[in-house]
Amino acid sequence: MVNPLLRLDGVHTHIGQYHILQGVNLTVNEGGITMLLGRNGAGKTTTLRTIMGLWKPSQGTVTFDGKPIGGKDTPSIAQSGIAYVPETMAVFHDLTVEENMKLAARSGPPDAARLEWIFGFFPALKRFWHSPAGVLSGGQKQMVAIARALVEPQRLILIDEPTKGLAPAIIEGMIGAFQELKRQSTILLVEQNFRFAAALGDSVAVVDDGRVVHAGSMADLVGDSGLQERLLGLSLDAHQ
Ligand SMILES: Nc1ncnc2c1ncn2[C@@H]1O[C@H](COP(=O)(O)OP(=O)(O)OP(=O)(O)O)[C@@H](O)[C@H]1O
Repeated sequence: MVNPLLRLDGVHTHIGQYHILQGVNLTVNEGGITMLLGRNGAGKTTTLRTIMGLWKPSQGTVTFDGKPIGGKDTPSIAQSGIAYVPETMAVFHDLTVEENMKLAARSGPPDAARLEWIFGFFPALKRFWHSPAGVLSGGQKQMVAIARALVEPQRLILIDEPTKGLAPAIIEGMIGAFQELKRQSTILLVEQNFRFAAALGDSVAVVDDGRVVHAGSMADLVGDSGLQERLLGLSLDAHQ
């Protein structure tokens, strides 16, 4: 049996008085993209933040690469090989793209070959290398945010809604970039855009009311419009 790279067992998270995650069970195997889908307010972002230690689980276990990480502080979790791209795009607007990338590289200057690899699927970064990140478009800023998480090799990358607010043509371009990216990284990606999720997902977990209510292959979900309707209140046809 394959050992999962990341595993959440019965994870509960409280935010103040609110009981948000109510026993999340989630498995992310090594390689490819696991999509985390669900309606608004289902608990997707809270799941990513709990994995990163930004919220502490009140119950349950989070295991990464065979070791418990639940309750550890965020810098140690990041150090263990998990990068996080929040929905709010962690980009410094006053710094150039180059400076943004340099700050993200913790163990020294960014590796030149790795930067060329990143430029291969985010060419805008090379074009705007010396420009302040604040002048870039929303899609380009999102590319900088993702590239910052990639500047050093990571075992797992958590990405929250990379397509949010982006024009359809930009989203199509992102699909190509992620197809390349997923060859080298394991990714857990929160998404609302079902077309994007369907094009890229290998596995899927659907969150509802603070629990994972469905887990399986993305292809199976894409092929079953009844299941989509029941779990997500949508069908792929309606979103094309
Ligand atoms: N800081 C907070 N204080 C109180 N409640 C919060 C806080 N953050 C999130 N919540 C609540 O937790 C629930 C889950 O939120 P979360 O952001 O995880 O959902 P989501 O599935 O990512 O939703 P969306 O797709 O709308 O981003 C929601 O009801 C939300 O209102």
